[in-house]
Amino acid sequence: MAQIIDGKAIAADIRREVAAEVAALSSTHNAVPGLAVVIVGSRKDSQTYVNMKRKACAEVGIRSVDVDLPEDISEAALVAEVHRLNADPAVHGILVQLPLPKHINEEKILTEISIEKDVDGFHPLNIGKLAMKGREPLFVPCTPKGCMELLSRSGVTVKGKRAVVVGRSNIVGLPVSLLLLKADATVSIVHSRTPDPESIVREADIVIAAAGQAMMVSKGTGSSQALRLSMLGRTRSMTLPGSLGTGLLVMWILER
Ligand SMILES: Nc1nc2c(c(=O)[nH]1)N[C@@H](CN(C=O)c1ccc(C(=O)N[C@@H](CCC(=O)O)C(=O)O)cc1)CN2
Repeated sequence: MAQIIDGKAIAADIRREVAAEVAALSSTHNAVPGLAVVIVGSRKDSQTYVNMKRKACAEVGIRSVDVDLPEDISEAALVAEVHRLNADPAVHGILVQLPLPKHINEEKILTEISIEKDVDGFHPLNIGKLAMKGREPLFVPCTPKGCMELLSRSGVTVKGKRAVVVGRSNIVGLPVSLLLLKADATVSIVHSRTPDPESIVREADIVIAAAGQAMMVSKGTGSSQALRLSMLGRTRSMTLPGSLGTGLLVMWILER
C-alpha cells in the first residue's frame, strides 16, 4: 500500500521553523517582517486563500499588512498602491492575489512589484532567472516550492529521475517544471495539446498533476488517479489534496 505524504505535518514543521527565524530576527535586529497581502474584489476562493495567508502570518509572528481594494479599482490606482508598498520600509514582501479583474493587466501589475519584495516570485525577472542555468531568482513561487519541499522532506531524490508535470500554468506547472529541471530531473510537461499523455505519465518516476482540469490524462485525475496507481501497486508515496482546493494539485512518486 502507498504511503501518503503527510503534507499537514510537513507544513507544521515549516511553520515552526519560520516562527523561530522570525523570533530570532526580532530579538537580534529588533525587526519584524511585514507582508502586504493585496486582494482586489471579492472572489470567494481568493478571499479564502488570502485569509489563510494572513492567518499563517499571524501564527508565525509576521506582520500582515491587509490591503483590500474594490473590484472596480483602475489599473493606474492599483499600480500606485503597489508603488506605495514598494516604498514602505515596514513592508518586506508583497503578494497580489491572482486572478485580477479582467480590466487590469496582470503582467503590468506583477512587473511593478519591486523584485526585492516579490515574494510570489512572479516578476518576469525572477521567473527568467528561475529558467536560466547558473542564475538564481530572489524568490520562487510558493506552490512549486512546496512540491519540492514535500519531495525533499519525504526523502525523495529528484536527481536523475523522470518527472512528468501535468499542466503548464504560470503559477504551478511551468515553475515546478523549472525547479525539477534545476534539481537535475529529466522533465516532461503534459498539457491540453499533448497527444497520448497517458503514455508519457506511465514512464514517470515522479508525477505532479496541476492541471486545473479533470480527465486530462485518462479517466479521473488528481486524487482518483493517484489512488488507482496506488492500487496497481506502483505508487510509493503521494499527496492527496485537502478539503479546500480544487483537488487538482496532486503529486505521486512511482515504483519502478
Ligand atoms: N498571488 C498569488 N495568487 C495566486 C496563487 C499564488 O500562489 N499567489 N495561487 C493560486 C491560489 N492559491 C493561493 O493563493 C492556491 C490555490 C490552491 C492551492 C492548492 O494547493 N490546492 C490544492 C488543495 C490544497 C488544500 O486544500 O489543502 C488543490 O487544489 O488540490 C494552492 C494555492 C491562484 N492565485
